[in-house]
Amino acid sequence: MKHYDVIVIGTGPAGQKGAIQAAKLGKKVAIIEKNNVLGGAQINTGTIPSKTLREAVIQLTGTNRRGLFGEAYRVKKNITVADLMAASQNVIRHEWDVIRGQFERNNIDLIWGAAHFEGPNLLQIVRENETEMLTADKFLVAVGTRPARPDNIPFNGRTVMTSDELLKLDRLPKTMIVVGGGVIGTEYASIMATLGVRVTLVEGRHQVLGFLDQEIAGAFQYFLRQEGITLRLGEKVSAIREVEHDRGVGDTNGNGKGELVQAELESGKKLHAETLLYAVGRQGVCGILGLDNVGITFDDRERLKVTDNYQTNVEHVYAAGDVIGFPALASTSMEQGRRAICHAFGQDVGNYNTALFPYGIYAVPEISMVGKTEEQLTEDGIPYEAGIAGYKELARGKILGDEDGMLKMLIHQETHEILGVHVMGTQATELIHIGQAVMALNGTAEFFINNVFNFPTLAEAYKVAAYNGLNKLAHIR
Ligand SMILES: Cc1cc2nc3c(=O)[nH]c(=O)nc-3n(C[C@H](O)[C@H](O)[C@H](O)COP(=O)(O)OP(=O)(O)OC[C@H]3O[C@@H](n4cnc5c(N)ncnc54)[C@H](O)[C@@H]3O)c2cc1C
Ligand SMILES: NC(=O)c1ccc[n+]([C@@H]2O[C@H](COP(=O)([O-])OP(=O)(O)OC[C@H]3O[C@@H](n4cnc5c(N)ncnc54)[C@H](O)[C@@H]3O)[C@@H](O)[C@H]2O)c1
Repeated sequence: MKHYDVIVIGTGPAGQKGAIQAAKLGKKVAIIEKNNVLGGAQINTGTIPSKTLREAVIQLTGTNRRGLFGEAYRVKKNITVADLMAASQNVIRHEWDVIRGQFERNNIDLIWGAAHFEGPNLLQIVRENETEMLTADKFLVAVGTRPARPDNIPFNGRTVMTSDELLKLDRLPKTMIVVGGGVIGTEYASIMATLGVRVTLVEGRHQVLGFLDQEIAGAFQYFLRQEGITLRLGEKVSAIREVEHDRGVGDTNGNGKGELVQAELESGKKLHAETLLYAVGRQGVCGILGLDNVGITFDDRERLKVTDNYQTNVEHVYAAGDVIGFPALASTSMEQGRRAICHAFGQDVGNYNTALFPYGIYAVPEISMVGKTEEQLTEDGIPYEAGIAGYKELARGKILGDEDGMLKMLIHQETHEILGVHVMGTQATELIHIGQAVMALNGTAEFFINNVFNFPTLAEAYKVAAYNGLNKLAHIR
């Protein structure tokens, strides 16, 4: 039986970075994957395919060029699912090669099969026709999550689907109901609307993306409506069913009758569309891990509780990534996996400022934030001023044809420290890291005034916002 210093379960971002970190510390490492492809949700069903789909849609529709060339501008008419999937597959294949190369170069044993614990240090790996036993001193559980699929929803992967099946659509629907105005719901709703799909988004709360700064969320909702998306906010879906219709609405066969999905809301409204995307969160997969053989328990959504060092209640078993819940991002999962392994082998990992986690929402338009929102600062009693830069004031904004974007910088009224940055528009997820770096180094708004920025850039928005905020503080308008 093979013995390892550490066995990592799952090849998603948490597992990848954990395994590589362990190898860099000179440890004997194995990583186990139950799927038939590497990379977990990050590469196969989540981050990478959705971001590639978004990029393909923006490029092929030419939506990002309409500010410059006019509303009628199109790069390709009749965009097909094949066009979009070809782009996605290309990037996914490349990412598989990158991960496999990293494992090989670092002498990490990649073992295929579904792992479960048979004892505190004993794992069984189950493959189609065989099993294998492995032992290790330490374990990193990085098994991720899957989309929530309540029993009362008639999922069929064709008209009623989760984000996993949306990537396997064989044709573009004319209409779609999206249930859930979280990150998945809003990203896909805006991507589908950009493609010309008529979307109705249903969100139980009174605002999509409840964690955003209210001003940004309000502006974002305005853009969604401009794109033709119907927002049903403060509305919950109580039942979903497949129905036949004979009104010719949404009929794909061109003959009066057809199949539709009906979503009934608690308020009594009935919505109809060709397809429905159900995106109301994700569910853990710990039930099959044999954790009772180790003495580890999980919550009702099959997620594990860990310490600040990512240790479960059993000292030699660590957990990282989506399996430990919030914030459940590829970005944070990678860092958690690395930090867990460093702790397991006594390696110091330095300061970790969770208050500076960036959020990136790859909707159309793109949104990103770091630090506090106006609402949080008000609640905490911290005096601030908001410096705002509209992309329409930036030469680069005009050149790019994006005059709707904005950057908001929240500046402490007395110290001028940066308390939060909120960006909506082209390159928002890249731009945010300038603000994050200045915040991490305790910089003030004067940094942006006293340093020269390349011209013309979108980064110049920081300078404009700093002037705007500081001028307000000096009562110069
Ligand atoms: C549509 C969508 C879009 C997203 N977009 C973004 C984004 O833009 N930015 C961002 O930061 N995050 C994004 N995320 C979130 C991101 O994908 C996840 O946070 C991340 O993949 C979690 O990483 P992980 O390593 O915890 O788990 P996963 O990526 O889920 O990987 C877990 C792996 O473990 C394997 N596994 C499970 N059980 C076993 C077992 N018993 N034995 C062996 N192997 C097992 C699974 O097969 C899987 O390969 C998105 C998610 C979705 C669904
Ligand atoms: N860009 C990114 O970083 C990115 C992109 C996609 C997904 N993700 C991650 O994927 C995970 C899952 O995302 P998600 O959007 O599925 O979950 P979520 O929990 O973020 O959002 C679910 C939303 O559905 C709403 N809801 C729940 N029940 C409802 C009902 N019956 N009717 C109407 N609305 C209802 C909730 O109020 C909530 O706003 C998150 O952890 C997210 O961080 C990240």
